[in-house]
Formats: sequence, structure tokens, C-alpha cells
Amino acid sequence: MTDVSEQAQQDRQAQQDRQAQQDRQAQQDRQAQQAGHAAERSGQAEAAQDRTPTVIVDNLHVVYRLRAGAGPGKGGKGKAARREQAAAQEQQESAQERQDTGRGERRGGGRASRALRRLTGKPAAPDTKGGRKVHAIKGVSFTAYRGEAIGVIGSNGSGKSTILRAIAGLMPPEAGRVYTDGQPSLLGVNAALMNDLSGERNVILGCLAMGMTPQEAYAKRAAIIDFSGINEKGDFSSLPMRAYSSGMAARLRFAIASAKNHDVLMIDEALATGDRKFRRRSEERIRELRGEAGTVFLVSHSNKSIRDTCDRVLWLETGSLVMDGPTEEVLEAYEEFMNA
Ligand SMILES: Nc1ncnc2c1ncn2[C@@H]1O[C@H](COP(=O)(O)OP(=O)(O)OP(=O)(O)O)[C@@H](O)[C@H]1O
Repeated sequence: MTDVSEQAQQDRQAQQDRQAQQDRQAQQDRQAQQAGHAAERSGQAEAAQDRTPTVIVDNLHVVYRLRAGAGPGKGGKGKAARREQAAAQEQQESAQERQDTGRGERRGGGRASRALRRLTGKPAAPDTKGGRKVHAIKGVSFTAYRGEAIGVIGSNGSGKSTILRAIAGLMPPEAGRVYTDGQPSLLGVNAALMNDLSGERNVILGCLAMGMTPQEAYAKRAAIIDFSGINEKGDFSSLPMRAYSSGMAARLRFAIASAKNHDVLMIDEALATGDRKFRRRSEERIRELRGEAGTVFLVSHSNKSIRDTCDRVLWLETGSLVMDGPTEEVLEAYEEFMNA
């Protein structure tokens, strides 16, 4: 016979063992669940580490060169003499301009600056050797990966637009390199719209400019117009673009550009002019685009838009990279800096 107290002790021991086993199991489940949540939270940012780099910016410097002089010197000439000199210079420039037609930048400025000189009677300043320079990007380096949505933030003039233009190949580096996998598209450049054409025609042109076949362009037309919402208050898509508000034009531009999956899509404040409903829709589309294996860069002064769409943020100030990291971490530091 088994001693009752012994039996009771054995039962208690068995129960304690079962309890310990259950506790261990529960702890393991909790750990697995926490690991799962963490992986889910860091989501694409973590997955991106295993993915292909799409953009490598290596110690990039970008410099704008301003060719106009610093301003007229103080001479002892009278008004009449100055007017004469301005008129002679204007004649010279007009001749030069006729020769130069097609070149974007001219010594001494274009018609507006000549008209201003005519009114004030002031001659243009001589071209200072080498002109003035603005060092807009100063030694920035980072790597972007497939599937990332990267916010680009910074105060006015910090270099956000310039760095996107450099990645798009529109600004030559002064020093350093930009490597891209595939063709980067800067929203609003690849889908430049023409004011005299209707929205519908611009959709077709924009799609063709992005490399779609005419069949693809026509097949996508209705969906693009629908997404843009320009017909929500009437038949605007058949009106020339000059009849659109700036917000409507921005919506159509975004709708066209986002109709294609881009290797690298860069959006520079394009969402800022849309209303809240359209912004939500565009943010949703940005999430889809990055899900479709592209990399999205978003320049914005709206921290909310950045929070809602990006998992990583680059913070620029006076052309230098201040921080590159997870959205919340960088935004907190940036908000502190802006409120200081
Ligand atoms: N075409 C240009 N010619 C000369 N300097 C320029 C030109 N465009 C920009 N810059 C200068 O380059 C620097 C960076 O400008 P950029 O437009 O990239 O800043 P940003 O961060 O996009 O500014 P914002 O938030 O005001 O749009 C600024 O100092 C600006 O004055």
C-alpha cells in the first residue's frame, strides 16, 4: 500500500512539475510572440537589409554655380552715361542671345534683368571670375534598399530637393558618386504636364513618357483620372490643364507618376497641395508602390505624412546628413531641434 501522505506529496510534486512545464511553455510563447511583433514592426526596414541596394550615394557634393555678378560697383558716372552703357550692353546681349538661343543660362541674365536695368539705368555688373557658388550638398552618404520608403526632412534650404535631383541625374555631382539600380523617377519631371492640353491627353502623354505602350496608356487612362479625383466636381478631365487649380494639377501629376511601378520613385512635396482625402489615398498608393519592390523617397515638411508612409528618415541640415535612422527616432530628434 502506498502511504497516503506519500501519495499526496507525489501528487503535489506532479502538479508542481506540470505547473512549471506550463509556465515554461507560456514564457516561450510570449517570447515567440514578442519576437514576431518586433519583426512585424520593423517589417520592411529589417527585410530590406537582405535586399538589393537600389541607390548608393557615396560622399556626394553638389554645388550650384551662379554666373551673375555681385552687383554694380560704385562708379562716378552720371545717370545718362549709365543709361547709355546699359543700352549698349543690352544691344550686345540681344545679339549674343540670338546666337545662343536654346541655352538656358546667359551672362548678365535674360529679358527680365535687362528690363530692370533699363528702368533703373544701371549696367549689369561684370561677370566675377568663376561666379558665386552655393555648396548645397556636403559629403552625404547612404544606401537605400528595395522595398524601403525613405522620408527626407530638414529645414528650408537644407538640400532635400537638391539631393533628389542629384539622384535623378539632373544635378551633376561636384564630387562623390550616385549609383542607382534602374531608372529613378522624380515626380513631376518624368510626367511634365502641358497646360494647353486636356487632362486626358496629358495622362496619355505622361504614360508614354514613362515608357508605356500606347495600348497600356489608353488602358490605364480611366483608372488614372479616377484616382486623381479631378472629375469629382465635374468633367474636368476634358478641359485644358490651365483651367485646373494647383492642387488638381498636383493630383493628376501624382496619379500619372504612380500608375507605373518605379524602380526608384522620388516625390518632392507633391502631396502638399492635395486635400486631406487625396493625401490619404496617395499615402496608401506609396505603401503599395514600395510593396511592389520599388524604393520611394518622400520629401515633406509634414511629419505626419512621413510617419504614415516611411520606415526610415534622412535628416539634412545645410547640406549635411544629420541623422539616418528609423522614422520615430529621427523625427523625435528633428522635432526637438525645430522646437528649440
Ligand atoms: N537653382 C539654384 N541656384 C542656386 N542655388 C540654389 C538653387 N536651387 C537651390 N539652391 C540653394 O541650394 C540650397 C539647397 O536648396 P534646396 O532647394 O535643395 O533645399 P530644400 O531643403 O529642398 O528647401 P525647401 O524646404 O525650402 O524646399 C539652398 O541654399 C538654396 O538656396
